[in-house]
Amino acid sequence: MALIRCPSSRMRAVESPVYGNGVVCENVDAVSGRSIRVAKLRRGARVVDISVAGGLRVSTVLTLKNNSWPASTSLLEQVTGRASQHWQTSGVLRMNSRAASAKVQEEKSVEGLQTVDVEELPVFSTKEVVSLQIPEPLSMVDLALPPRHGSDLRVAYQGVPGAYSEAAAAKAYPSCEAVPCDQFEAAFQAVELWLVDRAVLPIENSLGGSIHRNYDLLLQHRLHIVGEVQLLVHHCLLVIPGVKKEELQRVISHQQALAQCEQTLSTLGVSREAVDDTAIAAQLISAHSLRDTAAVASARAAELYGLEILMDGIQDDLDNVTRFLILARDPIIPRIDRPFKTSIVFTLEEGPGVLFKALAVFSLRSISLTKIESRPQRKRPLRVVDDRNLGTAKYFDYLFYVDFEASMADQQAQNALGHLQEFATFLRVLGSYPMDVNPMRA
Ligand SMILES: O=C(O)C(=O)C[C@]1(C(=O)O)C=C[C@@H](O)C=C1
Repeated sequence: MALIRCPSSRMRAVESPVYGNGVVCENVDAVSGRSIRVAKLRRGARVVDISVAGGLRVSTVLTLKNNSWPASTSLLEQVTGRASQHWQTSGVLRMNSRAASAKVQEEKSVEGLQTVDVEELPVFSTKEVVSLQIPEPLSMVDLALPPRHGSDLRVAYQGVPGAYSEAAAAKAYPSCEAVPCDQFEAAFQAVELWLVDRAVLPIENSLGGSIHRNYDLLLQHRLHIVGEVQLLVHHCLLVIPGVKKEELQRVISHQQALAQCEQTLSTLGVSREAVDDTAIAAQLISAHSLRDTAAVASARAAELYGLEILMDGIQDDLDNVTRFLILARDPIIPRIDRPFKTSIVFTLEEGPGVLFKALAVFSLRSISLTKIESRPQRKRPLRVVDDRNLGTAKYFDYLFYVDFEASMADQQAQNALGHLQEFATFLRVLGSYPMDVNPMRA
C-alpha cells in the first residue's frame, strides 16, 4: 500500500466504467460546513455533489469540456463563488488494489445525504453549473433510507481480532470489514484520512467508568458521533489447554477488563498486568505458550487463539455493559421519529452556580441527561480543533461532557443549546445519533 500525500484535497480512488479511473476529492466549506465532492476522472472532471448541512441539499454536476483539470480550489470557486481560503483541504489518497477498484457509488456512504451517481447525471458546461444550484428540501424519502448493514464499510477499532471493540463494530455494522488499530488515536486518524469509513471506540463501562482518553481525543479531532453501541461484556479466564488454576502466577488483560473482574481476580491471588486489549492478552499467551499466565478475554478470543476457558462469566456484575461510540467524518441528519441522543462538550466561566445554571437549561425543558463527565484543567493546554479544522491551544478549568436524550432536530434541544451558548465559553456538539437501547452480548 502506498500513501500519497495530497496537500490540496481529501481524495479517494474511484473507477467509473463511463469516465475511467480517477479520484474523488472532498472539500468542506469552513464557513457554512458545506461539503463538495469533485470527481476527477480520466475522461473529464465533474462536481458530483454539494451537500448543505442543516436540512438543505444542493446537487450539481460539472464536466470540464477540454478535459483539463484546474487546481481544485479554483474549480470550487467557480461552482460556489467562494474564495479558496474558505475551503478546508487536507488528506491523503490511499492507493492500493482495493481502493483502485472502488466504484464511484461508494461515495454514497454519507448517511442521510444522497450523493449523486456520476453515471446517471447529464453533462453541462462550466457556465451552466452556477445556475444549477437549486436548493432541495429534504424529503421523507431522504429520511427513510433503508438501514445499512455495512457490507461496503470499513470500520476501525482499537485492538486485535477477538477484542470486544471488534464485536461492537460487528454489532453496529454486521457485515462490515473490521480494521484493527493499535491505538485509539490511530482509529481516529484512519477515519480522518479516509482509510476507513467509521471508527467504533469504547467510551464508558458500567463497572469501570469512563475511558478518558477517548473523551480527550473527541475534542482533538473533528469527527462526528453518528451512533452508539451498548455491548454486554462477558469475560472468561483463558489459559493454555490443560493448565490448572494452581499453576497461574499472573493474569494479563486490558486494564478496564481487569478492573471489571476485580472480585474474581482477587480470589486467585495472582499478579495482574495490563496490556493494550483483551484479545492481545490471549494472543500473547498462545504465541509464547505461557503456562503460568491467564488472560481475561472473550470466548471468541479463546476460539481464535486456541485457548481453553478455565472460568466463564468472571465479571463482577452480570450486567457489565460497555458503551461504544461510532465516529464518522460527516454528521448524520438528526431525526425525531425514534429515540435520539446528543453529545456535547462545553466550558464555563468560573463562579458560583454556573454549572447549576448550565444544567438547568436542560431540566427547564424536561430534557433528561444520561451522562455527565468533567475533565479537570491540565497543566498543558488542549489542542482544540474548530470547524475550519484549525487546531488551537486552549486552557480550560473544566471541560464538561454531557449526553442528553433528545435529537438536535427537536426544537427544545435547539433552544436548550441556544440558552447554554449565552454563557458557555466554548460549546461543541459532538453528535446527535440514534440511541442503542438493546445491549447485546459480545
Ligand atoms: O480490550 C478489549 O477487548 C476492548 O475492546 C477494550 C475494552 C475497553 O476499553 O473498555 C472494551 C470493552 C471492555 O470493557 C474491556 C475492554
